[in-house]
Amino acid sequence: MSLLEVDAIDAHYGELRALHGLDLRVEEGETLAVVGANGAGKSTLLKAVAGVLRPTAGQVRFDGRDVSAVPDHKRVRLGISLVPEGRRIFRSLSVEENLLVGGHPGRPGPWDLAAVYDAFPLLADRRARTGGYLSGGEQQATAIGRALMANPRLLLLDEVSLGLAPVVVQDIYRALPRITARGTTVLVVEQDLGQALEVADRVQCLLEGRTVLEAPVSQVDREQVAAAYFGLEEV
Ligand SMILES: Nc1ncnc2c1ncn2[C@@H]1O[C@H](COP(=O)(O)OP(=O)(O)OP(=O)(O)O)[C@@H](O)[C@H]1O
Repeated sequence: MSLLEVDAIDAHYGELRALHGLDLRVEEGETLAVVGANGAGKSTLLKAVAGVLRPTAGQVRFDGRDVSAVPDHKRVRLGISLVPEGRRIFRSLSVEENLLVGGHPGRPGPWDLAAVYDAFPLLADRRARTGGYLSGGEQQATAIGRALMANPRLLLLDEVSLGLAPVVVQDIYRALPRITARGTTVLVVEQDLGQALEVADRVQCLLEGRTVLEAPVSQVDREQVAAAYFGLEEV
């Protein structure tokens, strides 16, 4: 049994069908990267897993349990935490206050303030700084740290690189091995192919709401993934 099993989900926005019978598996301990161009359905998929959006068909199972009808705040308590696109932190709270909000109400597990500062040393120096005065990278690290404070078994990261300078993106992704080392499984959605292939064990590529490629990163090269990404050939 996989930690996360997504079976044949459809998602709609009104008449628009954003996901077409999509399947996905995430094994405990692995990092899966879901890649795809703008509008491929990546964020919709993450929202369906987090419970922010209700699929119109199919099933989401977490740790063997059908969570399709479980609302998002209850999924957090089961161990699914989403870092949404756009780094939505509390701008009037300090870094540390933001983190503490994430830890309430707490699930038991390896994540606490010290563990987050260990994963993101840049936050330790900024712990008293107000959210609104942080750089984009610091805000992103705070958003991820806040999600970790809930002690997720599965951390969902949506486009953490969006709008950040490459060097800052590298800083953020450098924390990923420290996150998985504590036993947290990661599902990352990423438009930046290079970054995704660098951090993930497995990659799943979406095109117009369907999977066009799924493979261990060690068994594909960048050109194959890029071809699938742009829909250039049948893979
Ligand atoms: N709130 C919404 N209302 C209507 N259509 C939406 C909404 N959100 C997404 N869509 C549409 O659903 C499809 C999938 O969008 P989604 O955001 O999941 O793609 P994505 O792969 O995450 O792309 P991006 O990288 O641009 O976020 C697109 O056609 C998009 O325009």
